[in-house]
Amino acid sequence: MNILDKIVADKRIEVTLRKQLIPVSQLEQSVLFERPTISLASKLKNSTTGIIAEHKRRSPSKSVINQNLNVFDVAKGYENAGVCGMSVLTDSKYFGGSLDDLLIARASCNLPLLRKEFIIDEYQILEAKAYGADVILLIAAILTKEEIKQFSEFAKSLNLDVLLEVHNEEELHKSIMPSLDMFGVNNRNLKTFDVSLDTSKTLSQIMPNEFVKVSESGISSVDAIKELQPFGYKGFLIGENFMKTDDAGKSAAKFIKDLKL
Ligand SMILES: O=P(O)(O)OC[C@@H](O)[C@@H](O)c1c[nH]c2ccccc12
Repeated sequence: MNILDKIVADKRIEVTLRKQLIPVSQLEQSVLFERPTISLASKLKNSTTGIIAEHKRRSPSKSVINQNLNVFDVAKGYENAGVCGMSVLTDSKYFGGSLDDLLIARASCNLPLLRKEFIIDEYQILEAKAYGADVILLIAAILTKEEIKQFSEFAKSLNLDVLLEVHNEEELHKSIMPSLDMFGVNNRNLKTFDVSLDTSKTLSQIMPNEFVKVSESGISSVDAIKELQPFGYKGFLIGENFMKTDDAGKSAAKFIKDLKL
């Protein structure tokens, strides 16, 4: 079994248990459920930098990245740096994140927040909303076409933006539908962890222009962004490059300053 299959198998068990602990009616009573959401897609469209900065403590590919930062400082730091949005990993077993991280990020900044999660059930979309997210991620590699349609339409009905992530042509073809806002290309193969920016370049050619294009993972230099911009990318999702430093916000600020030069 590859790592992605393992993550999804664990996630199914986790979601079954969570549903028993906190019923949907309780999620819907969260004060955050009434909060007007902020569109990441529109922010990216109007930005010249397009940085989406991630909070990520560890990952299956790198094990520990940084356990010493706190979400409050990271969120404030990213906001002060001028990023367009923040991504918060909420998977605990493989990434060391939690829904509490999302809640703390929500309380710390006014950025559009992406719930970075392996979504396999509508219940997780309700959780995203109840804990203050503005955007959800859907990963084509773990969903059928019907699920992508069902989950994206459900997210839209809650006023959440949808970022659909693909890694190859087949995933891209099955995913094109009007209920998505952004198309993300993951430069990292989630099954093997190989990283190549060429994935973004190749897939950009067959990606319909009505969606905001986001390049994800393995971006560690301003040059990489300059290389990707001509392929139509407006958003750049960066985690490790900021999180591996002592001050994620400060490194994001320096990065954005260099990008604007
Ligand atoms: O730390 P990086 O290489 O900058 O990558 C960030 C982000 O793209 C990555 O965390 C990611 C992209 N898609 C995912 C899906 C699940 C978990 C994690 C991810």
